[in-house]
Amino acid sequence: MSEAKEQILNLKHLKKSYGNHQVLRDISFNVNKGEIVTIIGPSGGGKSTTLRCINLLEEPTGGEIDFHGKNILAPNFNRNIYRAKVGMVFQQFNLFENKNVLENCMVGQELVLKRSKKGAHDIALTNLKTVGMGAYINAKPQQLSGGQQQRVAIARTVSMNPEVLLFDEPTSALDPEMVGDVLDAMKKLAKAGFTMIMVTHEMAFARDISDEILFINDGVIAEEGAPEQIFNHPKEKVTQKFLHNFKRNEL
Ligand SMILES: Nc1ncnc2c1ncn2[C@@H]1O[C@H](COP(=O)(O)OP(=O)(O)OP(=O)(O)O)[C@@H](O)[C@H]1O
Repeated sequence: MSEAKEQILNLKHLKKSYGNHQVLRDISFNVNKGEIVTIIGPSGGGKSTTLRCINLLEEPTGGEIDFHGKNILAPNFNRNIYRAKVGMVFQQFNLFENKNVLENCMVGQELVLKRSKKGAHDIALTNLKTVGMGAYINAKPQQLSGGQQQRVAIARTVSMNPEVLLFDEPTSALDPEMVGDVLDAMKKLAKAGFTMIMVTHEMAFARDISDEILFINDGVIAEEGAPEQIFNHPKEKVTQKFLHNFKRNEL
């Protein structure tokens, strides 16, 4: 008998417009605990906007986002509690330049979660070790490579104890030789059971770790399915064309 899956997020007919420009036309999908959902698709299709609506950096203009069955867009929903449960890693690392690696991973825990210095320190150290940055705790961001800074940013986000991790093209700003270490860190988190939604152009990686692939084009999910199906047997013409361009050099 298969175990019942715990649903964490459920997007229902999500819409987002900027003025007359409807960027998200109808996005519906759900994410269960421990699942890795990857969003792929052509530039401008609405991938980042979908993530930014999920963590409320953007206000959706229609539809519903349920978190554990409750609509986060409802007027009486406590958004601050929700925001603390959704961690996001951006393309840019945005570390505090005047703080060292360890402090970067502690400050949010102390200020927002009210953890003690000792508690925040221990959690930060554990997560920095997970992403392979345990030997750099006293370094300042400017002493680190982009890939190292991004791994610190990941450890910082994880240290906030989120229920869902969002990654918006976390390797796009990196030199190619830095990408592997960041992907390895993400893979470790996936293996540790984190629930993750990521936007990436790293197709081989997406195929390797995802449970579900969403192909977003022109504000809708044009195709979705298991990696094997999407990458090896895409049904839609738009998906086929998009993946064909990657296949030549990546897959
Ligand atoms: N703040 C904004 N104001 C107006 N238009 C916006 C804003 N943010 C995004 N857009 C537009 O929304 C569309 C979708 O953008 P989005 O960044 O979600 O695409 P994407 O699929 O993530 O693309 P890419 O792979 O290039 O990052 C684009 O046409 C973009 O110009």
